[in-house]
Amino acid sequence: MRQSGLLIVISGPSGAGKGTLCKALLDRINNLEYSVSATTRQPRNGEIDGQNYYFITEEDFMQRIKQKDFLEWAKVYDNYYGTPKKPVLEKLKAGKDVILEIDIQGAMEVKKKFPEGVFIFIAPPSIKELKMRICKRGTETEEAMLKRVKSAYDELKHISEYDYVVVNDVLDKAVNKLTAIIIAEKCRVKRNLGYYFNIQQEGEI
Ligand SMILES: Nc1nc2c(ncn2[C@@H]2O[C@H](COP(=O)(O)OP(=O)(O)O)[C@@H](O)[C@H]2O)c(=O)[nH]1
Ligand SMILES: Nc1ncnc2c1ncn2[C@@H]1O[C@H](COP(=O)(O)OP(=O)(O)O)[C@@H](O)[C@H]1O
Repeated sequence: MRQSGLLIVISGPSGAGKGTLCKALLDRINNLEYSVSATTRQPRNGEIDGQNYYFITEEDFMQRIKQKDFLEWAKVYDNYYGTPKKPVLEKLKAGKDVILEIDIQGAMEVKKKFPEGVFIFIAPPSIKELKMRICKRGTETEEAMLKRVKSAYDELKHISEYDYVVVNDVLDKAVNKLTAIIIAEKCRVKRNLGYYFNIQQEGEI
């Protein structure tokens, strides 16, 4: 009996290191797949369509909302972002673990539909460090950076709605913590009922 995969939701302020951490997890953990979101935001230098995001027009995005193509969607920092539903459901059904890197509004929508998912908040060591990381990444204008930092204060108020918080101070340590969370969650009895079923099938000696 195949168990459904684990749904992992990662949120946190811009610059906290979500993308960096997800990439490290995907390199390290087998059977883990990334859910590629659709967005109306412009691609950044080096971002690849279909890999980082599906970059689509606002018109396409609205059409896809109408068609109920998204598991969830939200407007974040003036752009629309959404999780394509079909690939996530198919992967979970096939027993793959799926990681969603989405904002808090989206995470709360997913929580209503998948309360059995694991919800992890990535926090920066400090707001000062957060600003430095966004500046260093060099992807935002001054105005966009200030918007993201301002929004970080509001986002941090929602930590209690998550199951875990990982402070991304030293990268390797944060990756270890995330790996430990995922391994522990996969060992939960409620996710391993298939094991019990198989033992029963073996019958009595
Ligand atoms: N609700 C929702 N949020 C998303 C989705 N994809 C990305 N986001 C969030 O949108 C925000 C902006 O993402 P992005 O433009 O890549 O900027 P970054 O956070 O500065 O790297 C982040 O909080 C992402 O987690 C999605 O499919 N749904
Ligand atoms: N633990 C860390 N220490 C120092 N810099 C980091 C760390 N984690 C991420 N970064 C850097 O901070 C910047 C923002 O990280 P990123 O993964 O893009 O954040 P997010 O996806 O949350 O917006 C990037 O330049 C990244 O290389």
